[in-house]
Amino acid sequence: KMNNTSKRPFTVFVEGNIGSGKTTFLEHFCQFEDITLLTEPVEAWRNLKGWNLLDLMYKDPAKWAMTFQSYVSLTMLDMHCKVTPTPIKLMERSLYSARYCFVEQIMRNGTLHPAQFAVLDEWFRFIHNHIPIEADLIVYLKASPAIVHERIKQRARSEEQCVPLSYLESLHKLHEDWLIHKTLGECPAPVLVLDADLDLSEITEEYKRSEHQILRQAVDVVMR
Ligand SMILES: Cc1cc2cn([C@H]3C[C@H](O)[C@@H](CO)O3)c(=O)nc2[nH]1
Repeated sequence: KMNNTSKRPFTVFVEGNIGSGKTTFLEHFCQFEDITLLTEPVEAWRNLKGWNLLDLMYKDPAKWAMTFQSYVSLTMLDMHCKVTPTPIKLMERSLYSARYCFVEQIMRNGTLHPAQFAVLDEWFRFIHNHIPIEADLIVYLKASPAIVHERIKQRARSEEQCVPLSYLESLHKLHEDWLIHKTLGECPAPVLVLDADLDLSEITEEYKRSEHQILRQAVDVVMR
């Protein structure tokens, strides 16, 4: 057990396309007492005072994408601000992927009006400049669009069944530009890339690799 004398925990963003296996990856770390897991609050997005914003967004993106992304960003900020009792904090996605992957995507494909994009961008800039949302490591679950498209069908989350391969391809490219090519926005921490095309049986080795990286780096940071 590591005692966390420094204020901020060793913070890891787990990033990747829809269906890349983030939730499964995070579940692997349930076993560690030194790690707090913050998974994406999809259930909150599916039921805000009775409104399923996720479904509204997928059914009528032009009308609901702004509202949905605005609420997603609030729930992400809540996760960034959560004080955790453990020396390590793993978050599923972040305000960075909100801005550079999802909001960027719907601005580029014309779903968001430029004025709506400008408002979401101003919120991101203000938060980024005034509220600590740092990370020490990004674990990028890199997956092929065709593979995640298949998984989304198998997972059968009802709201996502209409997501076309083209949407997943452009989302993949934005993740690559942000995390690998570093040509899009700010990449806030070193990136550990995992091969998320591997299926469940094979991916345990990849988890083990990330586990050592996370725990070793966390020990360095926490013990500093
Ligand atoms: C930060 C962020 C997460 C996120 C998820 N989503 C969608 C993709 C999936 O269908 C579902 C759960 O991740 O929500 C989105 O449209 N915009 C998002 N922005």
